[in-house]
Amino acid sequence: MKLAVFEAKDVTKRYSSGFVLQGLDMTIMAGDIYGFVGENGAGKTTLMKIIGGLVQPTGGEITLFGQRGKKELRVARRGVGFLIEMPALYPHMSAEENLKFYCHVLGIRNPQRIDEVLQAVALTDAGNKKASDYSLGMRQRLGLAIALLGSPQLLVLDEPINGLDPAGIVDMRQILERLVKEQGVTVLISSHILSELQLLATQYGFIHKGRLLKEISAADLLRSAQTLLCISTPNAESAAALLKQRLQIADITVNAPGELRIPKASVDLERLMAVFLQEGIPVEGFNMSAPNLEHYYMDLIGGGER
Ligand SMILES: Nc1ncnc2c1ncn2[C@@H]1O[C@H](COP(=O)(O)OP(=O)(O)OP(=O)(O)O)[C@@H](O)[C@H]1O
Repeated sequence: MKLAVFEAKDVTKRYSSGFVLQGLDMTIMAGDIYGFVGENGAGKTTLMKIIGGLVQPTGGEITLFGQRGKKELRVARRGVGFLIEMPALYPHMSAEENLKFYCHVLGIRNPQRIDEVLQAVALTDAGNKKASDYSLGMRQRLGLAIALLGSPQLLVLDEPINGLDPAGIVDMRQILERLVKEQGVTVLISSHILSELQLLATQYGFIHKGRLLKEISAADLLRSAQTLLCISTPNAESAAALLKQRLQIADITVNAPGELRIPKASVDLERLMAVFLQEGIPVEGFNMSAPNLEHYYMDLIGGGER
């Protein structure tokens, strides 16, 4: 049976400027890669900082590895590795020296650990290189190595692929997949790159304006998301209004300027084409989009209304 690694119950965070988290409930099960999805300012980093004890919630309760008291949480946090924002690195020192420094800070006495984490993030060959000579992708991997030093059971990663080039993104994905598979690590990861998150996550939590709207497994998301017809037409707004009226379907949306989206299941394709021809609506492009995370998310938060 899977165990909950982290639980949030009715968690609230309020600053003088207002609520950042409002009655948030969330559960991360062992072995999952939990994709944390939400708009800028939704509250993702705040929740991650609450897990790390860097921010105190105004209300509610969190449980980490089954522990919930203040003292117990402090001990439980030793089982969590964090990569929140850019890791603080000494640029003139090598990766190994940076790791040595963090071993000292964290009280890790096993010198083997440095080689192990460098290997885990595929930096063994660059261990002697100065951090200032690292690419952004390498710096993020070194940040991940630091987060791994304490052999965590849970990794909390705040936008670890932000700003990375395509190769850097693939490297990070493969490293995380290996950590989960070979070391049984559970991962909480936020990212705005939904197409990439979809390749990685086994579970999702959608946060919007400080509230957790939904948690769903990757498999259930794919089952419940719809196949969409995406049609490019110059005057999408008026075409949508016309099609709604003619076909009696409410569920036609303008996804982007010049693009209509229609759930495939809601329309007879032949009839749809006939209406396009009869009304003289120009079609500049047509494709069928498989169910995906981005569409699911946009539907969940109500299309463009953010
Ligand atoms: N110390 C603080 N004092 C006041 N407001 C804060 C503080 N820290 C964060 N906030 C506000 O809380 C809200 C949520 O911020 P948070 O960083 O958690 O969002 P996020 O979902 O991680 O966004 P992003 O995707 O942009 O990183 C924002 O409106 C932010 O301005």
